[in-house]
Amino acid sequence: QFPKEENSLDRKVKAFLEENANNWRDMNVPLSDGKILYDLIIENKYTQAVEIGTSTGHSAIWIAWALSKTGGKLITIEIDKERYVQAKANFKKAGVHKYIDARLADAHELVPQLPGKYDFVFSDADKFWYKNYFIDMDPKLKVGGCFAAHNTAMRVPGVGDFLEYVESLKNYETTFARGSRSGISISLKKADNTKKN
Ligand SMILES: C[S@@+](CC[C@H](N)C(=O)[O-])C[C@H]1O[C@@H](n2cnc3c(N)ncnc32)[C@H](O)[C@@H]1O
Repeated sequence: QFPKEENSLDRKVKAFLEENANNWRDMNVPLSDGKILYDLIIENKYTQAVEIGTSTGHSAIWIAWALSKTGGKLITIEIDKERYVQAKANFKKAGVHKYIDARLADAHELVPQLPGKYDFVFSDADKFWYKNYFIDMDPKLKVGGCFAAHNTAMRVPGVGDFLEYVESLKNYETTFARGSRSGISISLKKADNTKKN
């Protein structure tokens, strides 16, 4: 399940994740989904990542761990102060804090203001806003980058609209990660907006 350890950071992150494997209580992704995100970043050599919905930091730790290998950095956004504080403490304990810029903010406001460009987005906050997050991130997403969204297997308001929208776009190819019970959609940007052509 865990990536091969190559250095002292790997040992530190792995030890933290193993020790806390059963302690995630704040809507965090399961460990197997964390590994899916890790692999996605490593395989595509992504370096400029944004996460919407930090909670206490499980997925961010996996993402940052991968970015420690690709030479990248993550901006992660959380609206709840307690979870944000806990996440920051977890990033330190796991040893990945220097790869993470954690923001306490309402993503509805911050996402449109992000300066861009990015090549990896993980959307895991309020599902009813997924389509809006996508529309706001699209111009900031590089060709070759991807917008991944969590819980796409959930029948909750917003997820269906989001999927219908991304699947209708000709310049994106949307697939679903194999092995995720919650569902992770992966929308790969193949070209810039083709509407004008
Ligand atoms: C499913 S949890 C994220 C789990 C996290 N990705 C992990 O695996 O550890 C969703 C989080 O999004 C946050 N959230 C909801 N609406 C938000 C908003 N408008 N802006 C920022 N964060 C938001 C919630 O407070 C919650 O902590």
